[in-house]
Amino acid sequence: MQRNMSIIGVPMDLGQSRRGVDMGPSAIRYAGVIETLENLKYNIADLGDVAVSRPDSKDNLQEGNLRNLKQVFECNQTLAEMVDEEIAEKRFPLVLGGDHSIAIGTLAGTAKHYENLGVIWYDAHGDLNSGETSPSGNIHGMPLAVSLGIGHEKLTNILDYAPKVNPENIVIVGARSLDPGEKVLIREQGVTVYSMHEIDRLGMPQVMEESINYLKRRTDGVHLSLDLDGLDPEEAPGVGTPVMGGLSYRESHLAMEMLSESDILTSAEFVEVNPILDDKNKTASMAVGLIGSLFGEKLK
Ligand SMILES: NC(=[NH2+])NCCC[C@H](N)C(=O)O
Ligand SMILES: [Mn+2]
Ligand SMILES: [Mn+2]
Repeated sequence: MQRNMSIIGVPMDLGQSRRGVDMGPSAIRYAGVIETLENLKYNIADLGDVAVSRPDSKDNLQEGNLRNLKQVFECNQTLAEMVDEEIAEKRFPLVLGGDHSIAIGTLAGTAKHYENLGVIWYDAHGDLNSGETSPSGNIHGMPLAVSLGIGHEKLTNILDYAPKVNPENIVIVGARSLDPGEKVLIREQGVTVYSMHEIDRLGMPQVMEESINYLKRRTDGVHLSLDLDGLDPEEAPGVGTPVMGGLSYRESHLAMEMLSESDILTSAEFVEVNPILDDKNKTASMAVGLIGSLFGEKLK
């Protein structure tokens, strides 16, 4: 793995309706992310936070059932340009959210650099909605669809190309809350999903082994997009859209360790930490623990 790493904070909370996830990057920094990575001998450049503009009004559903479209677009445009530049300079981008709408910008900046980018989407949700299928109008429920070229053109066309990702290069891990439109898309497009059902049946070791081997065969780079709500809310309470019956702390560490050993990752993001809903920064600390395992921390 690339030893030079750039950290980009994205204090975005406009892709959903609960405030507080904009404080995620600070909470993850306070929990010691830089120190953890420096101890693992990475050269870290903390690029600070991307600017996020304020919403126009409180309930801001804009054209096509999209909340805060303009602000979410602008922030993702900037993020995409930054990620693009870091990868061009051979630095590993580690993006800290913020709500999951920021994956739109991360993927736009990343996918440019690969013929066949793979994506591991570690999440309770599929985030495969569009304005038409979304029950909420929240753009954080849409980024994976946007990366497939499905959704508002302003979002799908960031950095002037679409789609960003081939659906067959996507593996979702931890899903347990999928909307009807998302299930249709998964079937039609051939997205691989390890829902909690498969994880319970096969166990995390097999799920990760299969995912890693599958992506290794067909991709030339892999992005990890980890939504903390993939974990069980008993263990990671500081998230805006908790869903019970999630992945444990231990399963998640194992997944990160297996990814680390496989050495397939070329970029990563950790999203949806909401300090207001958290319990003494527990969820942010969990994110830092997972980041440690992902980048090579060993128990012995
Ligand atoms: N990144 C997330 N936490 N997404 C939650 C999405 C929830 C729901 N599927 C929606 O579209 O509104
Ligand atoms: Mn989620
Ligand atoms: Mn998500």
